[in-house]
Amino acid sequence: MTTATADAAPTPMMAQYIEIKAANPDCLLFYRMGDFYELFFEDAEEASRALGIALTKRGKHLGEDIPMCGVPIHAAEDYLQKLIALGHRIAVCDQMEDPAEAKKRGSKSVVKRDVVRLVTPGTITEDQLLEAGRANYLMTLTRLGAKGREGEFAIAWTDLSTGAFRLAETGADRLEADIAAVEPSEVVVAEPLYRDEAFAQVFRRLGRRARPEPQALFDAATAPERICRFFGVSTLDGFGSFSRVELSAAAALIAYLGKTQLAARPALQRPERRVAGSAMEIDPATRASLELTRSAGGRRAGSLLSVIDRTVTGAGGRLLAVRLASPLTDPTAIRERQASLAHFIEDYALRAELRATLGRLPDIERALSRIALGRGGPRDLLAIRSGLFAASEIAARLTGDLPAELAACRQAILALPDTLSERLEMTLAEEVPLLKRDGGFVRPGALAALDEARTLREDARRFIAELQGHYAEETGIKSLKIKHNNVLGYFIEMNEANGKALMAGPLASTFIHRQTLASAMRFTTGELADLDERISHAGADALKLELETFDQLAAEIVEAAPQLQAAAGALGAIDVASALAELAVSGDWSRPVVDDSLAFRIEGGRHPVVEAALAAADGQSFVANDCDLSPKGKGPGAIWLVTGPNMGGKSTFLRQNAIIAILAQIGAYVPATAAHIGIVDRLFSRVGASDDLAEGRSTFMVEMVETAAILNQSGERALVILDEIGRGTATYDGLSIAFASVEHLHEVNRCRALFATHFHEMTALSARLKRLANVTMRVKEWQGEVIFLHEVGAGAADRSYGIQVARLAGLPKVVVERARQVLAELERSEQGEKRETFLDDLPLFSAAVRRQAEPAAPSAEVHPLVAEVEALDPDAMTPREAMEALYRLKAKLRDGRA
Ligand SMILES: Nc1ncnc2c1ncn2[C@@H]1O[C@H](COP(=O)(O)OP(=O)(O)OP(=O)(O)O)[C@@H](O)[C@H]1O
Repeated sequence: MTTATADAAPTPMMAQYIEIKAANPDCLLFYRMGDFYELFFEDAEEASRALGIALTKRGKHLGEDIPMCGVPIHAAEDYLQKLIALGHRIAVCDQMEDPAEAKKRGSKSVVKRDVVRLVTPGTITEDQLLEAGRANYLMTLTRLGAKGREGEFAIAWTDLSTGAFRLAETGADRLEADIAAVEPSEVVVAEPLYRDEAFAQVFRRLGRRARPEPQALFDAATAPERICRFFGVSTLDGFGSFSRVELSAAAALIAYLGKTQLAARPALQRPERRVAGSAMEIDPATRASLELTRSAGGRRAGSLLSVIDRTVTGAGGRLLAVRLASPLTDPTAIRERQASLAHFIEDYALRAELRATLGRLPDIERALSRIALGRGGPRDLLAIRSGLFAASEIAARLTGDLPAELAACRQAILALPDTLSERLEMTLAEEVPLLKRDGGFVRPGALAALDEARTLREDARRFIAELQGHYAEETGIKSLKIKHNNVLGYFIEMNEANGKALMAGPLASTFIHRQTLASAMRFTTGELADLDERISHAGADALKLELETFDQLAAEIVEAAPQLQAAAGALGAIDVASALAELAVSGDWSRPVVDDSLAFRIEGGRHPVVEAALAAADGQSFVANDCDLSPKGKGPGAIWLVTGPNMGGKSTFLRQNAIIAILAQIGAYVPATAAHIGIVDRLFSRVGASDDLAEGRSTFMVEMVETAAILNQSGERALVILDEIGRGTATYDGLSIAFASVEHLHEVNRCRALFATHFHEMTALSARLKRLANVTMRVKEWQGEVIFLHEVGAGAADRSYGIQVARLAGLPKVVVERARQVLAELERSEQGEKRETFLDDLPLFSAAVRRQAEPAAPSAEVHPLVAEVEALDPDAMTPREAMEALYRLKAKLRDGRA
C-alpha cells in the first residue's frame, strides 16, 4: 500500500508545473522539457484527443497516475495550428536557463521555467498558422457606463501579423454588423458587457471567439497614458482625435497584447480611426446571404472574394478582403480608386510588368511583425531585403502623370530608408537557413571577425580530412574513417577486428578508445581532439557573431517599421488596383458612375459567381439583365417586385444587384455594360433564410427577426433585397406580412428595393404604390417542358412552374402526376368560385386537397342547416323568397341552440 504522504508531495518539477498552470487556468500549458513540449493532467487528455497523439503517464500525483503527452519542439507549430483551429488557447512555457545551470544549484533543483507567450486565435504570427491572403484580427469591445447609447460603444482591432491597428465607435444596434465587417478571430470583451443579458445573443453567436476580460483592462481614465507609453510618445495629439470610449478599447487591446506577448513588443501601427458612416453598413446576415468572403458552406471557395481576387501578394489579398468587407460611402474616395484601375487598364504593359514584380514580392508585413516580436528568422531578414528591392523596382516603374492613390503609393515606397536596403544587401547571404541558430546567413566578406572564425574552422576541417589519409597509412587500416556526431564530436571509426588489433599494437597510446558498438569501434587522438576543440570554438565564435549581426539587423528593421509598414500597405494597394484592373479587362466589366444621388441603374448586369460557375460547369453563358430603381424626378427610390417560376433566376438577379452596388463602392469596375449607383449607406439582403436551431429559432422566426431589422432601420439611402418573405408560414399569414412589408418599404422607408415573391397576388399592389413596378423572369413552354430564359422583363408571372421544377429534380413520377391533378383541381375550383378580392384567390391548399381526396363526406355529419342552404338556388329566387329563407334559417338556428 502506498502512503498518502509520499503520494501527496509532488516532485519539485510537478510543483513548478502546478504553479504555472494555476496562473494560466484557461490555457493548455505547453511545458518545455528538453526537446519536447509536454502536457499533463486534463491538458494531456484534451490534447491527445484533439491531436491524435499517444497518451502516456509520468509519475503520480495524489496517488493517481499523471497523464502526459508531448509534442516535439520542431513540430510544435503544426500542433499549435490544430489546437488554435479548435478554439484552444495555449500557454507556451519555456526553460529560462540551461539545465546545467540548474544542476549547479544541486541535483534536485528544477530548471527555471516561465510562460513566454500565450497563443490565442487572435494573436498568432507564424506563417504556418495563418492564411496568406487573409488578415487575422484581434478585437476588443467595450462600452462606457452601464447603459451604452449610440457612440458609447467602441471596438479596436489589430492584425498582429501586420501591425494594422484601427478603432471605431459603434452602437448597440450596429454592434454585430461592425464586428462582422472585421471578421475577427478573437473578440476580447469587457466583462460587464459580456455578462449583460441584452447582448447574450451577440456573444452566443460569436461563440468561442468572444472572451471576457476584466474591466480593469479597459479602464478609460488611464487609457491615454497607457497608449502613450506603448508608442513612446508624450501625447496622442499627433495621432488624431479619439473619443474616450475608443481610447478605452485601444488601451485594452494594447494591454491584452501585453498579456499574451509578454516581453515582446509588437510593431503596431499608429491607431487609425474609422469614422462612423464612412463605410457601407452590412449586417452579418447580409454578408452571409451574399457570400461575400465565405460561401454558404463557410469556405472561401465559391465566395465573391474568391472569384474577384486576382491579387498576387498576401498583402494585396488581405487588403482586397478588407475593402470588400467595408465598401466606401464617399464618392470622391471611390472615384480615386477607380482612377487607379483606369490607369492600369489603359497601360497593359505597365500592369503586366508590375504584376510580375509583385508576384515575387515576399510578405513584408508579416516578416516585419515576426522580427519585432523576436520570432523572426534569417528568412524574414531576407524577405525584407527582397521586398525592399522589389519595391524600388516598382516605384521606378510608376512614373509620369499618376492618379492620386498611385502617386501616394509611390511616395510611400520612396520614403523607405536606402541605408537599410544597402545594409541588408551587404550583410545577408543569398541563401539562408530557416533558423538563426544554424548560422551561415551572413555573407562572406561582411564581417572580418566572422570571416576569420570561419577560416579557422574551415582550416581545421581541412586538416581533419587530411588526417584521415594520414591515419589510414599509419595504421595500415584502409577502411578507417573520421566521422562526427553531436555527442563525441570528431572520432575515428573502424571495424571491430581492426580496432582490437589497434588496441593491442604499438599505436594504442596514440589512438584512445572511446566507444565500442555492435559493428564498429571508435577512437580519438590528441591531435584530433585538439582540432575538434578548435573547430567548435571557432564555430561558437562564428555563431555568436552571426547572432549579434542578426540582432543588429533586426533592430534596424524595427527602427524603420513605420516606413516599412507604409510601403507594404502601398504595395498592397498597387496589387489590388492592378488585380481589379486585370479582372475588369478579362471579364469585360465597366466603370460605374458613383455619386451622391439616389440612382440605381444597371444595364446588362451579371452575377460574377454564378457566371463563373456556369462557365466552369458547361460553358453556358449568363444572361445579363437590367435593373433600374432610380427615383423618378426628385423622389425616393423605386421598388421592383420580382415574380417568376422557381429556378427562373430571381435570387440570382436580386443578389447580383446587391453585389454590383458593393463592387462599385469598393472602387472596382462592375460586371455590367453600364451602371450608375447613388451611394448606398446600408445594405440589407435576405435571400434564402435558414433556421438557427442553436438559438432555438425556427426559419420563420429568423426571417421575421431579420425583416424587423430591415423595416426598422432602412433609410432612404438603403438598398434592400428581400426574397420570398413570408413563405415559411400559413399562406394567408405569409401573404399578409409580405404585403404589409412592401407597403412599409414604399411609404415609410422609401428606399430602393428588390422584392421577389411567389405570391402573384402581390402584383396588384402596383396599382396603388406609384414607385412599385412588376417584373418577371421570363420562361418559354415548349412541348410541355418549361424553358428558363433567365430574362427579366416588365410584367407579372401567372404561375410558378413548381411542378415542372419538381419533375426536373427527380420527384417520383406518381407524385408528379398526382400533383398535376391536384393543381388542375385547385385551379378549376378557384375559377369556379369567381371570388372578387385577391385574398379570396388564394387556394386553401389543404382544404382543397381534402375535398378532392374525399369527395363525399358522410351525410350524417353534415349539419341539417348546411343541407338546407345547399338546396337553395339564389339565382332562381325572388328577393322576397330570399328574405323568407333567411328568416327561416335564423329561426332554426335559434331553435337549435335553445
Ligand atoms: N441570368 C442568368 N443566366 C443564366 N443562368 C441563370 C441566370 N440566373 C439564374 N441562372 C441559373 O438558374 C439557377 C436558379 O437560379 P435562382 O436560384 O436565382 O432561381 P430562383 O428563381 O430564385 O429559384 P427559386 O424560386 O426556386 O428559389 C441558377 O443556379 C443558375 O444556374
